[in-house]
Amino acid sequence: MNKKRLSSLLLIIGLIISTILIFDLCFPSLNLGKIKLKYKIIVWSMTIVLFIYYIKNYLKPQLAPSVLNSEKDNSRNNNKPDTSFKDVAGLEEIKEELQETIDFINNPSKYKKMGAKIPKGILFYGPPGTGKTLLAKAVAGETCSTFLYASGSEFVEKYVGVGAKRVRTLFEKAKKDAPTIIFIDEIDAIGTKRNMESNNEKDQTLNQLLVEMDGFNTDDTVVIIGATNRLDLLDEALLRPGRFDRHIYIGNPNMKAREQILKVHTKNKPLDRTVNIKNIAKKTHGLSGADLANIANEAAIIAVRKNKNKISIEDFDAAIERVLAGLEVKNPTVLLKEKKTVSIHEAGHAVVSKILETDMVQKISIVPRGHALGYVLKFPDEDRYLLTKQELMNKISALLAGRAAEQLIFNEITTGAKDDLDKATHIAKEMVCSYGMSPLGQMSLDEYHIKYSYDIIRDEIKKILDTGYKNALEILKENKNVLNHIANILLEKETINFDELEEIFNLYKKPMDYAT
Ligand SMILES: Nc1ncnc2c1ncn2[C@@H]1O[C@H](COP(=O)(O)OP(=O)(O)OP(=O)(O)O)[C@@H](O)[C@H]1O
Ligand SMILES: [Zn+2]
Repeated sequence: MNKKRLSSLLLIIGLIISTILIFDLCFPSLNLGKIKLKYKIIVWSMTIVLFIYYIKNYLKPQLAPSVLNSEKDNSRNNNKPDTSFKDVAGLEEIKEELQETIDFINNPSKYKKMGAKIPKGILFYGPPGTGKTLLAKAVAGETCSTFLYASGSEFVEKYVGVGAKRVRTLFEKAKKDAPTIIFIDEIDAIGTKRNMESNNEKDQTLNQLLVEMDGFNTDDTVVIIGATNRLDLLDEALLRPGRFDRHIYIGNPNMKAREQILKVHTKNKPLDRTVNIKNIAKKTHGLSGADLANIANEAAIIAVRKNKNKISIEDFDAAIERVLAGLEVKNPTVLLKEKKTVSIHEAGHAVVSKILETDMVQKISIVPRGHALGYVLKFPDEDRYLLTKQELMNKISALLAGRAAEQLIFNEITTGAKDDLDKATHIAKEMVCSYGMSPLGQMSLDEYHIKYSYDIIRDEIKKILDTGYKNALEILKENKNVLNHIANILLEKETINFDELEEIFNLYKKPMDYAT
């Protein structure tokens, strides 16, 4: 029986006996047994003490993050996780880098002898869903450490002092159960630069975290792993030596890593012979580990829905589409006129992408998904790390081709290009301000420059976008037949896949040169 149950039982017994004794005192005629007053007082006092103990220990308001109150394990707060590096696919260099920390925790005396200090804080940063939590758990698993999960937002409270108290409690527990890995997800929720906004409660919480990190000595084998999507927002005090001084970037996986992640997540799933994991990895450029895990699971669900006993490549394709483009809208009420516009718009993207060879167009569709009325699924042929100025210009043309096609065919433009404009403008801005690819010269411009030279910068961005748009329009004019052909098939069939698209292009094949 655990302590809480035992105390509850004793308290209930105490309360029952005390009540009987009170009755005995008030109604002597009941003759409940002639118990001396001094014994009654002893029983009452003991019950009162037990009552206070119970309230203090078990009924106090929740003053600590969920992890500290949980008596039972659950998957996230699993105190001793059995996750190991084997469960983390790819990320080889990162695992290697963490090997040293693992060795520190497993053999502290080896390092202490040499006077080396255990690294206290490690910061994982990068886009969401890339395995930061998984990796932290694996470090705990590899070292048989206690894993304490807390999310930065759990410390943020209205009342001053509550967050700080939670931080204190978290570290107390960590020291008690050492060796411990404390994982603080979304650390930016408490760790943003203190001068950015004055928030007394948040400042106190952050200060407490700094105090705790400075406070524990190297005999406590406690390692804190923080995770954030925004390293740039963090207070410098948090990043100083002795605190979170190791920064590890965890980005989206490359093709090989995607293949490995897919393998991990399809390990226990029956796949039929049509499934080639390598090809799926090729088609999922830019997706995170969490997206890939999601695709593997979605594919299995789709196969079950179809009453199949194995998962096929079609199930994977449907899952990829669902994850990339959102849920298919059933019975959409799109007007025929709008459908025509969407067909021309999407066909425009496909034609220009194909001719400028920006990305491989896998599928075009005018079946609404999520917020989009239509979409073009495209993936780069391979992982790219360097892009030339020409390639960026081509990307802009492909993005603006939807609007250009509307202009060309209907002599009218619609609101459907909002997303495309956002993306194209972003690329053009980066070309001017970050990559030094405009007549302004080889320089990178920060927010300060942008604010004070806004007109000049905007002119350069506009010139790039105008050139890209003009190029798209020209390509579409010269290929108006293909554009109409694709749009008509889209109207009729709603989707066109890679092979069908290739066939249409082959019908109109001619040598071309469209350099801007
Ligand atoms: N490298 C990987 N190997 C295997 N699975 C992975 C990998 N990366 C991500 N995953 C899968 O994605 C899920 C989510 O990853 P995780 O929660 O660790 O991401 P995160 O970076 O902490 O995300 P967030 O920043 O949103 O908190 C994992 O539970 C796992 O299933
Ligand atoms: Zn578009």
